[in-house]
Amino acid sequence: MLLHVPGILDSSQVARFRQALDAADWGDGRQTVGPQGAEVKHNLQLPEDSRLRNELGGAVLSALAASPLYFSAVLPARTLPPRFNRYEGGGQYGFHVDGAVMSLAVPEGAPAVNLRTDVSCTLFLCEPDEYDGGELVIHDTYGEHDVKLPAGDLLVYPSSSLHRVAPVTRGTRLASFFWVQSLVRDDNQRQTLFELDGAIQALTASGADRDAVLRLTGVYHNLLRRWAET
Ligand SMILES: O=C(O)CCC(=O)C(=O)O
Ligand SMILES: [Fe+2]
Repeated sequence: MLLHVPGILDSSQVARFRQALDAADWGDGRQTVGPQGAEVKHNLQLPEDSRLRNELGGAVLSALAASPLYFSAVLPARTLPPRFNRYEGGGQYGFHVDGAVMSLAVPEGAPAVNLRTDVSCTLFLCEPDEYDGGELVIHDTYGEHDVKLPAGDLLVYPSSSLHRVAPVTRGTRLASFFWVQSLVRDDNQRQTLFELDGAIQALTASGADRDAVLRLTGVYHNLLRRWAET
């Protein structure tokens, strides 16, 4: 499922992010991919251990925690600390599939913690008219989707999808991106729960029969109980 979640950051938060990112030291994006990805990845990223990355990444996680729509769609179990990228001067990231398993940073000597990537997220930090190109192009079973969202908006897409970022031929494209292990691994099951939750919310808001809504809520939780891995 591809989902547009508007307004994860408001305009003042976007302005704060942009000011900090404009003044930041950037590194080569190839530092965080394997040899296959390195062949097609041409962009800049905040270094993994950068203080700014941790600070802004924390602000992204807090903003996500305040979004019921994000929670309902993603059902997050574990989230990799957000990263930040920058494309300009023809920079692009060719077609790739995100790695299936990633490691969370742990203190030295502590056991490794791995995360299965079920859901990929891009949080757009520039307005679409500030740059040419830079569409996030995603292949799924319904074909190809070109996505370019307003600053502060998030795109949620399956980590299993083939995707790329088109060359940025004018201006600069800034984004935050991160991966999530969901409580529900299967994209179709997650989407079913999302649609059911949306319908329950709509029925509740319309003052529908309480007993029927209660029974549907039971169905939601019983499906989640069957499908969730904790
Ligand atoms: O910048 C983006 O929108 C996505 C980046 C991406 O696909 C990746 O880093 O794996
Ligand atoms: Fe990717």
